[in-house]
Amino acid sequence: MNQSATLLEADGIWLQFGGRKILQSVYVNLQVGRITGLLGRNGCGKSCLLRSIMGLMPTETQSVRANGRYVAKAYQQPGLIRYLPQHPFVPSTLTVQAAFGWYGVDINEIADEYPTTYGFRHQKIGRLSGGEKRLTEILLVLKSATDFVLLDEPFSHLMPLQIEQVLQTIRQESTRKGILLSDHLYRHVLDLSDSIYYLTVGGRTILLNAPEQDLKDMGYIF
Ligand SMILES: Nc1ncnc2c1ncn2[C@@H]1O[C@H](COP(=O)(O)OP(=O)(O)OP(=O)(O)O)[C@@H](O)[C@H]1O
Repeated sequence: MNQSATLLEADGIWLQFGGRKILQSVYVNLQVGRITGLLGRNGCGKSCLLRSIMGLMPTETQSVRANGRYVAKAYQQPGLIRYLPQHPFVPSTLTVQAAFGWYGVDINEIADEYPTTYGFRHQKIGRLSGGEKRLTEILLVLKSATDFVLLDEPFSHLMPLQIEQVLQTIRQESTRKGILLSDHLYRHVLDLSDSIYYLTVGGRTILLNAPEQDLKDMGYIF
């Protein structure tokens, strides 16, 4: 896809494993300029949903559309969408700088905001600590030239200062991207997001009207 998109919709997503229904007719939409939160209990299917949107999951049915145009395998269109999975994905033999090159991002872009990561630019990814690696991967995805970004638990492994910085970067990048953010640090998700989906056990998305109260009612928080 060459034209940039402003609306990404995923609907009719059905996924089951061995007869166990994980996602049932799920609908989500993302818009450039907005941050959309995704919350739900452990094991309810949030990561499966993100992988389904990317076209990485063997769903029974699904429709992903960019500005109304059907997208078969979103992962094949990095200019449309980038995805931060829960687990490390950058080959450990690459240097930080090479990883940025792989994602088409000029590493000098992060020199001022993230001097520590910049300082590691000649280091191999496999030599970084868990938090340093996570931060590198988050920046690769967030700084990419893409319309939409899916973030699966971006705050895991990060220390509080890094979380604050990443929150700021997510905010900045959301002015020109549509971002889906899923993380159990729900306060950050609530603070950042323009709208919140809750994925129920049983695999349906609910758009929350009064997020804090709704999350209590659904037993996600006290
Ligand atoms: N390839 C697979 N085969 C069988 N079951 C799977 C597979 N992948 C995921 N599951 C199951 O699907 C369910 C949803 O998993 P998923 O990782 O999407 O949950 P989640 O909402 O992201 O959970 P958490 O908040 O704990 O990260 C889980 O019960 C998981 O065990």
